[in-house]
Amino acid sequence: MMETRTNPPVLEASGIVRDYPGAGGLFRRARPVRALKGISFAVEQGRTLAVVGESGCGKSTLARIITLIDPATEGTLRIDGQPVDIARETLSREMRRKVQIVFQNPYGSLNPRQKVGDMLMEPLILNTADSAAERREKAMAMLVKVGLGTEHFHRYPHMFSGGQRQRLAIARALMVNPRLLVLDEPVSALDLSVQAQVLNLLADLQEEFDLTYVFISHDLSVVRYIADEVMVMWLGEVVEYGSRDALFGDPQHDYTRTLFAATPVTDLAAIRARIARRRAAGIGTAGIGA
Ligand SMILES: Nc1ncnc2c1ncn2[C@@H]1O[C@H](COP(=O)(O)OP(=O)(O)OP(=O)(O)O)[C@@H](O)[C@H]1O
Repeated sequence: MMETRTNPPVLEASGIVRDYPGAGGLFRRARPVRALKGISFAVEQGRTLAVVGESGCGKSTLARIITLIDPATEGTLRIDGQPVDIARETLSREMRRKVQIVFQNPYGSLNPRQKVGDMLMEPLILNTADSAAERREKAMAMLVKVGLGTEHFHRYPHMFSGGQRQRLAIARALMVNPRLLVLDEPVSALDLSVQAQVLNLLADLQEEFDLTYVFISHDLSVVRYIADEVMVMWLGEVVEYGSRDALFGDPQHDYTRTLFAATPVTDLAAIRARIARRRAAGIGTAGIGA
């Protein structure tokens, strides 16, 4: 009988610890703050892992480690099966290209003095041997992919609405064909109707490019809508980790139950079903102006 082999997960974290130097006092030795206490998880290609927890649980710290901005104090991180925790200084451009991040605040993360087209083409100069014409063509195509238009190429970020700016941030992240997108509260700053449109766009792009998402959010309605798996964090530890349906249907841990009880969860399943029907009928869901 032939053995069935599965691909390694796109992202695999094992025993991730992160210490920050503590603030000592006059008579006290500074003790480090352990922001992550040994976190392990894996995300397969094309899947979305949501990371939830209250402020201070370590979500942003984890995001910075996954996106190779900060090193872990201990533990192993693998991207496409390759360990990235050793010899971090020599991390290849190729490894960095594979993981891109979209932040919560599209106002803060876009350079106000850079035209949209230049912003999109910039990563191609660093990461590819594309000609100027090819870069321009790819940037134009990406604008259309994220539900904007080629006429936006020469505009500045301030000329866009909040939802459109987040579409721009997503477009920029996708220019270098990443494997993994870390989305750090990507819709928290947006109005509810615009949130749904950006989430639909993310779902469409995930399907089209077979992208893997780590979606950081404190909003359980959004998590229920977008996640395949959910990891609940509390004070630097994972207290619950499983499929979305299991977690929302039957939360096991006291902290998860408290979190759910404290937050009203809007059932976005109806919208999800509508998207599925539109997809089945061959109607796109991304090009809704936000
Ligand atoms: N640069 C730092 N120096 C010292 N301690 C830090 C630093 N960054 C984070 N911490 C501490 O690490 C813990 C986790 O912080 P982190 O920002 O990762 O949490 P979070 O869940 O993302 O919270 P928030 O949603 O408020 O950003 C907190 O106790 C925080 O005070």
